[in-house]
Amino acid sequence: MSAIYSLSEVEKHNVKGDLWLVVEGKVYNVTTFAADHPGGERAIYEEAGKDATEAFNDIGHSEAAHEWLNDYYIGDLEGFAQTEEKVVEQQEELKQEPVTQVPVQKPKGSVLRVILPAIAVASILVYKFVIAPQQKN
Ligand code: HEM
Repeated sequence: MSAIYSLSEVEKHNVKGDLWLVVEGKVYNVTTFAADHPGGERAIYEEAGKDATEAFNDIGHSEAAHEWLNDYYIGDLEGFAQTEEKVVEQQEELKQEPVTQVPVQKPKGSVLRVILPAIAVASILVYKFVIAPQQKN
């Protein structure tokens, strides 16, 4: 299990030679990193001992920057929970799209299927009772 630090504990490490900060609920000891920060050491000093999540995210740090963070991870911030916003987001993703109703299609040619046999029957009747009797005469 990783170490848990309160924010007041993190706040004690706010000097150049002992520098912690928090990003998204994780505590980082970036003492050795500050001087190498591509964005300059001042940016790191300004966030020393603080929750730097907003500052870190506002810059739009690259994927690589997020990976660099892992090297300095020392533990988790006490009482940190996922924000409600994130939980709702995840729940939304789990919801399934409603199934769209496919309209029931009428079988094609249903009218012809009735009319054609009717014409055939009518033709037979006309022949049998009208034309055939006339031919006998
Ligand atoms: C402590 C963890 C931090 C790490 C590991 C980190 C890492 C990096 C890296 C790798 C870059 C180069 C550009 C990139 O890949 O995104 C960068 C640039 C930068 N960082 Fe950070 N950073 C950290 C914290 C901060 C904080 C707290 C600030 C506060 C404002 C900050 C401000 C900047 C700025 C202004 C740049 C320059 C952006 C640019 O050149 O466009 N960084 N950082």
